[in-house]
Amino acid sequence: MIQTHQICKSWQDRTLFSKISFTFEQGICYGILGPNGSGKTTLLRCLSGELTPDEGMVTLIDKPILSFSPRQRARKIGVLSQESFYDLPFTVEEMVMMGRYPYQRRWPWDNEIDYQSVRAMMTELDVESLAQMPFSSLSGGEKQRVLITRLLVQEASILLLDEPMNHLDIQHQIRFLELIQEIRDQQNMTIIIVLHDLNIAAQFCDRLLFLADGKLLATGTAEELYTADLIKQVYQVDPIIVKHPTLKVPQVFMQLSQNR
Ligand SMILES: Nc1ncnc2c1ncn2[C@@H]1O[C@H](COP(=O)(O)OP(=O)(O)OP(=O)(O)O)[C@@H](O)[C@H]1O
Repeated sequence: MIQTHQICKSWQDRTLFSKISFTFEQGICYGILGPNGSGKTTLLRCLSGELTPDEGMVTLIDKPILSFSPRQRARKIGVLSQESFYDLPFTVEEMVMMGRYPYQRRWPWDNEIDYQSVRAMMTELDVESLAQMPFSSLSGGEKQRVLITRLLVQEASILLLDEPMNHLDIQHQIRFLELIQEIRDQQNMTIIIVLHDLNIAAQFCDRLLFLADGKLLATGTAEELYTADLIKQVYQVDPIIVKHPTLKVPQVFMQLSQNR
């Protein structure tokens, strides 16, 4: 369980969000939604302990997040950030092996359990054929799949995912979402995922949080939140909201202005 207690964060003179109190329960998948610049990534970075709120506190299992060492945090919280596209001189396999760092204490660093975990997850994410290639030579989508593989071998019980499907084609988007869902169900993981796609969020997440206007504007299920009024308030657009033909969750469509 990870909790925010009245957290506030500003950047330069602008308040990104203030007084956010929320409990992220174990085993639930949360989607964080909101317009560009509303503070979604900043909230995620506060949850991981990478940023400290200006006011308030984040706790993990009722203890301040910063009371955990980086290695302890990494065993509990896995992060896939948007800024992971650095070009370090490592092979794909070496990049994935870095995900095992929280479990490696003495030389030789990598043991058979680490290799088994790395190989199994590379097969699952369809990156085993890239194993010996330099990470820097991959396409954007391939890099993203390698970084997702690295995240999953970390075996954290809370995943913080910042727009994880950027760069993925639709086949790999669906494989990724199904894999995360399967692992979540097996391991009772908490998933907190920043998304721009309201339709994927409605299908994938149990609960949604809308960040807008410097606050946590609304929380609930897609059924509760996807109203024309709220979508217009958050994004200043007039949506068309329908039910998904088979899943029956609300889906949001946009239409371009006809007056062009
Ligand atoms: N460390 C930082 N350096 C530069 N700008 C920052 C920093 N932290 C926050 N900001 C600013 O805070 C605002 C919110 O950024 P953040 O990335 O949290 O928003 P977001 O909701 O994730 O946006 P997007 O949907 O565009 O990814 C932006 O205007 C950003 O420029």
